[in-house]
Amino acid sequence: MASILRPTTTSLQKNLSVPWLSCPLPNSLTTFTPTRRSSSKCTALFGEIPRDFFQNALNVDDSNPLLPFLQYGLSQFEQVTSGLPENGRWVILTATGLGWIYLTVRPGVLMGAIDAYILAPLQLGFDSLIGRRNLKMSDFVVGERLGEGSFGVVYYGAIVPKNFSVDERVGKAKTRVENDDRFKERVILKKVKVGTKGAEEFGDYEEWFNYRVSRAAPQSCAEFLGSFVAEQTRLEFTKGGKWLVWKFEGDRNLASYLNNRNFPFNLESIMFKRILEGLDPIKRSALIIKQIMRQIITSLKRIHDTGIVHRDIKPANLVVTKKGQIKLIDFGAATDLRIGKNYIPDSGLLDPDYCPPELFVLPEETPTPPPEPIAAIFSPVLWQLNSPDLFDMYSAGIILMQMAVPGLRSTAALKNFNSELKAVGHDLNTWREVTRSRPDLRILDLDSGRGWDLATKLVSERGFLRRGRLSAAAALRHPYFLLGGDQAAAVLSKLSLKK
Ligand SMILES: Nc1ncnc2c1ncn2[C@@H]1O[C@H](COP(=O)(O)OP(=O)(O)OP(=O)(O)O)[C@@H](O)[C@H]1O
Repeated sequence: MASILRPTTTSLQKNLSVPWLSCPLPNSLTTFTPTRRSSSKCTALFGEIPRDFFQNALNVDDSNPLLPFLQYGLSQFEQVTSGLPENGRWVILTATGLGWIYLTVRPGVLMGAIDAYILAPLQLGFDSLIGRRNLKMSDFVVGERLGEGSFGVVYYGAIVPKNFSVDERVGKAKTRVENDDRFKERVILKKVKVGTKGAEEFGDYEEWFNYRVSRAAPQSCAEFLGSFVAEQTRLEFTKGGKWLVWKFEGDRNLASYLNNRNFPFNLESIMFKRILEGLDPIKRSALIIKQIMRQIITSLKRIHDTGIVHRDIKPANLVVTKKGQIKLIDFGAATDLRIGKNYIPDSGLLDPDYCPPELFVLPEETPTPPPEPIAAIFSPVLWQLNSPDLFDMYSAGIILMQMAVPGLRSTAALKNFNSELKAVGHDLNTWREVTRSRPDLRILDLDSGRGWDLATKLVSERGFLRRGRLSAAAALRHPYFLLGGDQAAAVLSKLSLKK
């Protein structure tokens, strides 16, 4: 409320200097005082109520991309309703406000429409201009195989340098791109399996989601370079087979760091660019783990804000970049609940070690989604009733437990933990009392047990109305993250790098 009454220059005023939005500011916006407001009758709607009242009421902060639309809407509204009686204005204003809330509440129908009808075509046009949508198999060399999932095989690779001869490119054997200085631009290539049931569809979804997240949360995911279809069968290529390509983001994922005996210290200088001196090992570990969790949950918040649930959050799907950023990968199982994309009611593609007890993002009885625009209209209701984002938050909680409790880091220990958890109804406090594994919980118990409290609020059954687990936004407001020394250390590391 205080900010409504404050007679300061608001961000709205600053933004009104944008030419296409410019409209005269009522005097009351700059000379407004509580006394004037309480004594004057509201005869000219925007003459008496400062515009940041609407900005606050509708929860549109300065960084919100919808702010210009709100500003424009308000100025248009003033013009259109200038001849109407006061009551009529209020009715129209209330209806418009409710409509606005509906369109902007999660998962964001309005932003979804802007994304689908404006941003996606723009991205397509831009990518086509710079040649990203015309990738060919001859643009890449394929190196060592990195891993294999149910629907795809992942390889190291590189973009073929301009001066590279065709003979070399079509070489007799696989090139070791990892250690070859000629290849400056390294990539990750995923070959969608040919002839495996469901693989083609899976590849199409993964491609769609990568374009979608590259618009919605580019900082949080590996940079997607596009796809191509192999024109001939040669080496790893099979004619007609689809390949997806990403920028190479880093040598290792969180799982490989976690499996190392030196975890979390093996990430210390990557995350903070230095050793955190003057702290005992438990406090150092706690700061590193907190910084990792902060990044994971911030990325989850970004994708959840746009209606996407990843559904396969686990250490192997978190790549650690050289700069210490943690990026989400593998969107093949993701679902976009704004439009019902990749949502099949009774199907879950899950890793049992990280999957929440409810197994599905939405109740099984939720029907197959209708066509996309209709699904979008119903999505706010579906989201508010079911909080599907809490699915990923459970997985994040399991990752926190694994990082903070050394005894839970191995696959066998994690399986045992999961079966113990199941036996106690996924209640971490009960697990702590009954487990025979004698877990070392010192990291979580620091600072009056803030870490433990956060873990209990992530690793839990869903409660009343399918809530009861913290969302990403709520988790970031949890005391565990407030006044986080990890942030101070991260900022210091950036400052010292800039020197
Ligand atoms: N952009 C990238 N940069 C660096 N490494 C990557 C990148 N993308 C994937 N990787 C590495 O490749 C591994 C496999 O990738 P991904 O999970 O997408 O494949 P997958 O076939 O779906 O595997 P799975 O089904 O086992 O999850 C990751 O664990 C990661 O280590």
